[in-house]
Amino acid sequence: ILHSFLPPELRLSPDKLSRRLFRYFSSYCYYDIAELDGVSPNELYNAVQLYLSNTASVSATRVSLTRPPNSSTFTFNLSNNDYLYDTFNGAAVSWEHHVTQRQSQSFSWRPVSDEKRGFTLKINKKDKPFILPAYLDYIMDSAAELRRKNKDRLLYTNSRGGGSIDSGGRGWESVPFKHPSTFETLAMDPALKDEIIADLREFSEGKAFYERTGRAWKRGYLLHGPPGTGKSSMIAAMANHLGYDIYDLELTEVQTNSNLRKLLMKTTPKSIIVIEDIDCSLELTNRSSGEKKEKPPAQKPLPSGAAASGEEAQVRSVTLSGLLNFTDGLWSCCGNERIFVFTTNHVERLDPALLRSGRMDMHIFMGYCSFPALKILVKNYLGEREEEEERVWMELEEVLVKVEITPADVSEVLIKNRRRGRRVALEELVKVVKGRVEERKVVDGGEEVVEEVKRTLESPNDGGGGGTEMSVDDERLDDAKEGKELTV
Ligand SMILES: Nc1ncnc2c1ncn2[C@@H]1O[C@H](COP(=O)(O)OP(=O)(O)OP(=O)(O)O)[C@@H](O)[C@H]1O
Repeated sequence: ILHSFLPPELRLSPDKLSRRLFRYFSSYCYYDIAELDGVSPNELYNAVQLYLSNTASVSATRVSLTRPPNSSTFTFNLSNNDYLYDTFNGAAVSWEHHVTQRQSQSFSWRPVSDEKRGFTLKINKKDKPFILPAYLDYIMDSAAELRRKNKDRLLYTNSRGGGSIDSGGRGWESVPFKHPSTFETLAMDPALKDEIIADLREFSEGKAFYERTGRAWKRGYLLHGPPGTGKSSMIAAMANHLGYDIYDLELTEVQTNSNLRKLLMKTTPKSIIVIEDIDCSLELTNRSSGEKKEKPPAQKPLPSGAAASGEEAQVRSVTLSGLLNFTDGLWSCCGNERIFVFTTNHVERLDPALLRSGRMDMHIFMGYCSFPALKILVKNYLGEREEEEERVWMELEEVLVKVEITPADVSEVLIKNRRRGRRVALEELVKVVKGRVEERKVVDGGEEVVEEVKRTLESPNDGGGGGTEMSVDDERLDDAKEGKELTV
């Protein structure tokens, strides 16, 4: 009635007034928890959603059920504008999930959904002092625990392989992550493995420590070693052990330092941010070694609209300092409990700035297959050791020290032969390892010949030293080392 009498500019006032009066006399208080806090995801919203969809004490008459692709569990969510009821410390509370259409689409680097989502928590005013903020802390902790227990972790990627990520690789696309690698199946030195597990445990339980010492709650691991020694398997084992999600950052898809920062801002806590083969992604060669710098890999062109625009025009590619800021700068602390993992096959090529402690807290060398590692692989693929295998194990232990063979190579031999029976598979393994020893002898022999030829060529010739035209170029010497033909 008021609306029909009042001019438009005064219409809102009675509305506001009536709402204020309602709130004043109501025996409840209301807390709105929006999905987005400005443009960043609101951690509390995600925690509430997870908590409500997995908590048995919650009751409702109508919920929507979903099962994500490749997942083995159902989750239920509140249907739009419906209620869920919960109790905490004897107090009853209700949750409403509301979804409204966004009014205007202001410009944002984030692909903003058309819908605006949020939860409203309704609490009796008299209960408020007893349950807040303890109830919200409880929800955050429960959600964290659920994430940890939940086997369906997510792998986020900014690579545009799927094609649906926003231009410039500035967003993350998620897929369910189900990698079977665990610390139990990981073949490596048991002492180092225990050290890593202890370090991870200390980190994940270290909230109080990081708060007390004023340090950002993050940790960096550098995994280095030859290809096929288990660096990727180690990352999967870490994620499975801690129950964290993985963000697989493809640096060549990121065009500017500011895009890199935006990607960081969109990661969630309790996650591992991985940059694989860091030496191949950026120009990160060792500045102090005087090595010739490699050309950085071509980065993807900027989206046409961004070509001349201010910020992006100034900074056109991800630089070492951009990466250091990513892991170490103030922005990297906007969110807790994150682990950075870099991998490389060539640690000597990395800039010392990237390696210094505080940035990469632990350098883990994933080496060739040792005897203890081999025992784990055999157990993984062929089962427990049997008694009458003493001879073959002794033989393996003896030859393994003479050769460099990766766990990936050992795995391949075992996989190939496991159907032929355990005994045959082990004998095949001995054969392959012995074969490598022989190959090595040939290579070592070749190297000796090469050295001899070099010495002969370098020695002064009939007193003058300059009369001979003969030369062996380095490329051919390399060929010779690899056992190829040597031509002088
Ligand atoms: N240490 C290991 N323990 C168990 N399995 C391993 C190990 N190393 C390698 N493997 C096996 O070899 C395969 C390849 O290993 P992985 O991709 O983890 O090696 P990587 O060091 O990351 O290699 P790259 O440097 O080429 O990426 C794995 O799928 C796994 O089956």
